[in-house]
Amino acid sequence: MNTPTGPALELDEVTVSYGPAPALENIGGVVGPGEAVALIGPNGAGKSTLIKAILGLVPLVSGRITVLGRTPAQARREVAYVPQADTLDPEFPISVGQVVLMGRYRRIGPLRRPRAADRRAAGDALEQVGLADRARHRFGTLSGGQRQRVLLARAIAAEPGLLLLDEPFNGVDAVSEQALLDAVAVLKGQGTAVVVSTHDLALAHLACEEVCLLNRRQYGFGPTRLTLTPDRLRATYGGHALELRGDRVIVAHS
Ligand SMILES: Nc1ncnc2c1ncn2[C@@H]1O[C@H](COP(=O)(O)OP(=O)(O)OP(=O)(O)O)[C@@H](O)[C@H]1O
Repeated sequence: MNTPTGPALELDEVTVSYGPAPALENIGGVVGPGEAVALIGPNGAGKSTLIKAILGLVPLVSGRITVLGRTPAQARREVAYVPQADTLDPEFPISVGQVVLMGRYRRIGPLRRPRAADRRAAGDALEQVGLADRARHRFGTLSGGQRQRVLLARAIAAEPGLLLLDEPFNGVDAVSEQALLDAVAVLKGQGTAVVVSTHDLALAHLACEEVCLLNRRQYGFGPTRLTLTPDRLRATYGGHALELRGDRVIVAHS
């Protein structure tokens, strides 16, 4: 990975529309190398839309997104994306090792064969998520949480400057959750910036320096402790119920 000198991600008054009404309006914030930001908001808030916009998959109506100093399209090779595990077909006949090796394809280039260094990077990534012994297993035979870890290993193997995670802890057990958190911490230590969309506010407290509160528009973007307040969360979730543990909001029901 080329260590970026400037911000990993800059959102400048980002507005996205699928129809007459915007799905996201005037979203702004900065994420530095090695930092993580949690995108928090109810169903339909626009979290996945923002991730797609950062990937350059949906056009902006106005505003600008800068990824590692470039446009999303220019930076695409440096960005890894881990989709929600349940969006993948578990019947797909491919081994765990092959899934992880796919993370190297953008570096290998079209029609070239993986080299020893690529296989080593894939093996190391699988080890980082605690599944080195599963390399030859069929991807579809793993549990949902393990599949999510394999997809994270694929992203790690890509050595990204920016990692995008869409609801990584949905349906994931405590062991897989810890393995995911550990792997994300290692990536951050290597300078990778992380954007994670989540309903899990404990995750935001544990793993993210910053949060972005979204519900079509932005209800806060800043340091987690200062931004993830009950008042702001209530505003973001339209006054819906919040569960508090100590001074921390653990669940916001949408
Ligand atoms: N391809 C699309 N075409 C039209 N509308 C869309 C499209 N994708 C999303 N939307 C709409 O944009 C809004 C934001 O959706 P998005 O999936 O980004 O929300 P989200 O915060 O990720 O929700 P969830 O937590 O349920 O995954 C919703 O109203 C949704 O219906």
